[in-house]
Amino acid sequence: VHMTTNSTLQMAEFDKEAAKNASTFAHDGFGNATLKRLFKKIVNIGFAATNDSEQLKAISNLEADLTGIYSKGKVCLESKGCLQLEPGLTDIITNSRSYEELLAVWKGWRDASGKLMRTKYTDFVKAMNAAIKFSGFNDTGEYWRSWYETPTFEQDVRTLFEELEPLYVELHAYVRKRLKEKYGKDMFPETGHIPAHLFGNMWAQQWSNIYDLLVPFPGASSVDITAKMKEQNYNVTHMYRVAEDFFMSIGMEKMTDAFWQNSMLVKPTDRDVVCHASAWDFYDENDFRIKQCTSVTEDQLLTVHHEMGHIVYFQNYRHQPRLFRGGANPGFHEGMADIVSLSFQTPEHMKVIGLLDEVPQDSDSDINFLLKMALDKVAFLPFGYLIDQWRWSVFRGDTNSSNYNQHWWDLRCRFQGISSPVKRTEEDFDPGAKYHIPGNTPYIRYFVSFVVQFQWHEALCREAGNTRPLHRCDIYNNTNAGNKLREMLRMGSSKPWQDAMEAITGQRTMSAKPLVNYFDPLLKWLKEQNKEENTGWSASCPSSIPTPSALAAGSANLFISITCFVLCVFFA
Ligand SMILES: C[C@H](N[C@H](C(=O)O)[C@@H]1CCCN1C(=O)[C@@H](N)CC(=O)O)C(=O)N1CCC[C@H]1C(=O)O
Ligand SMILES: [Zn+2]
Repeated sequence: VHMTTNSTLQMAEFDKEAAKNASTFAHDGFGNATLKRLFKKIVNIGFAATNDSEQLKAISNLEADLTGIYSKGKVCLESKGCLQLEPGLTDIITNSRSYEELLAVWKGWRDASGKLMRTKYTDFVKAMNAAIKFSGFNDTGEYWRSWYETPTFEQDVRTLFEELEPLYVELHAYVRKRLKEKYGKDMFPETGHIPAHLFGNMWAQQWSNIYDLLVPFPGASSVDITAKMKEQNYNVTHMYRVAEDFFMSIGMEKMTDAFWQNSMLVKPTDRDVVCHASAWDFYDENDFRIKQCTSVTEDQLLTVHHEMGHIVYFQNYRHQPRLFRGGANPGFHEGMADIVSLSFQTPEHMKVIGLLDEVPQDSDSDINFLLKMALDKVAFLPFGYLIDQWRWSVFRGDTNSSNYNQHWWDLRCRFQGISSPVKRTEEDFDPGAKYHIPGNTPYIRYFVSFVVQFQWHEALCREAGNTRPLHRCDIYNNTNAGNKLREMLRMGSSKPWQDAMEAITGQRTMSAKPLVNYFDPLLKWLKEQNKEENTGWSASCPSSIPTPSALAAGSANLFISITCFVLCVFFA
């Protein structure tokens, strides 16, 4: 770690002081997450190596400005008034099946968020790169990758992505076919890309919200958790109690009183807050919080489990010295956040908690379930991979304000096989429309998480004596699995992540195999479905953009009115 002994002590001293302050700071409406994050970076010395406090303040202020823009963004639609990202725009993106309405919300959000951040983000990158030099790193991306303590890290994640791409290509081809049936194939570019606003998600990062358009076997059973939750009058508190119950069933501690007192679990009505869900450790071994504008949906119930997974990790390493209270690497923290969702979502578990009446055993229902899981876990892989490909290239200087958006869409078209439904220029700044760019949270951690969580699920299910197929395993109530997981969690970042991985799986490397094995039955079915399809897409973005009839009619009317105007003026 890049620090000498005495600076470690100074840092630890400063940091202990800072941690105490953090909780006072946090009391003013949980506001200054920026400062908290800075403390986290200070732990890793990071930007704090600069003795120029002006630089640190500039970084903190720019991040606050950027997240401020994100939290205030809103889109005004004549049909629905002015809506913020959560819950208004998210509800439309999730539920609307109108190409035009989805397009208005998709474009509107980008105009109200990313587009306003471009200049500040350029300054932000410059300030971070200048500060990080004092830590001996060439750029911020190199500092962020250093947390993985693996010299071949960039190549390792590239290799994992390439191993997983064939599975993604098959899923993409099936989804494209079904969306063409829904929206008409003339709305899709010849290049094989899918317009980015049709996936039930503002960033096309996970697609389970459009599962109803994609059901493989409509006659067989599939689980609509949102409907069941509403039917059973789920409220927000109950969602957190259900998640807490899962963690306690495998032997984890309950949430602390401070958690229930200090968390912000619903959107406040009196002020703008960053609604993007998050989990926070105040490093006093008791004050752990979730900040989430929780609503009663399946998506949100999974996010509750995700955020609480972070809290359980915080709790399990709270005995560690301050500098070791972190994930074995950031991908491990995200993997822990997601791991129980692999059990929680199974039909078996849905029956245990009363959200499903009968556990289906037929193979059609199995494919239905596996497709729904793939819409979250496989669809995500290229997205999780490409965000920091873009950011690392910005930090390196290969991408700058003259080609921010160009490079962003090059990556989106190349890796995700999706394209923009409207023309994009360097007036736009689409990366800024995704929280983690203004929020300055590195993203490759989620790609790492989606790989390692399947390695852990396979190992924990073996430990639990599971005899079902991996995708139907539920570790609920199994303290053997819980004990194995806790062995890793308690390490925090006190050991290299390879030791932590070995504690659970016996291996010391990341591997895509457990994820591929989990989805193997689905891959066979997808290949069958895609026999007539040209799977894949061209590496570069489509040059022309199909416009919906309404929009096309609009531009025709525009053309006529301009012509009349010119003729009238000319002959007047
Ligand atoms: C919804 C979730 N919110 C993040 C998370 O929980 O990771 C928040 C915001 C950024 C970091 N963060 C934290 O809470 C950290 N303090 C946790 C920690 O490291 O201590 C999120 O952003 N997710 C979930 C899946 C994919 C991704 C997305 O939605 O794109
Ligand atoms: Zn997380």
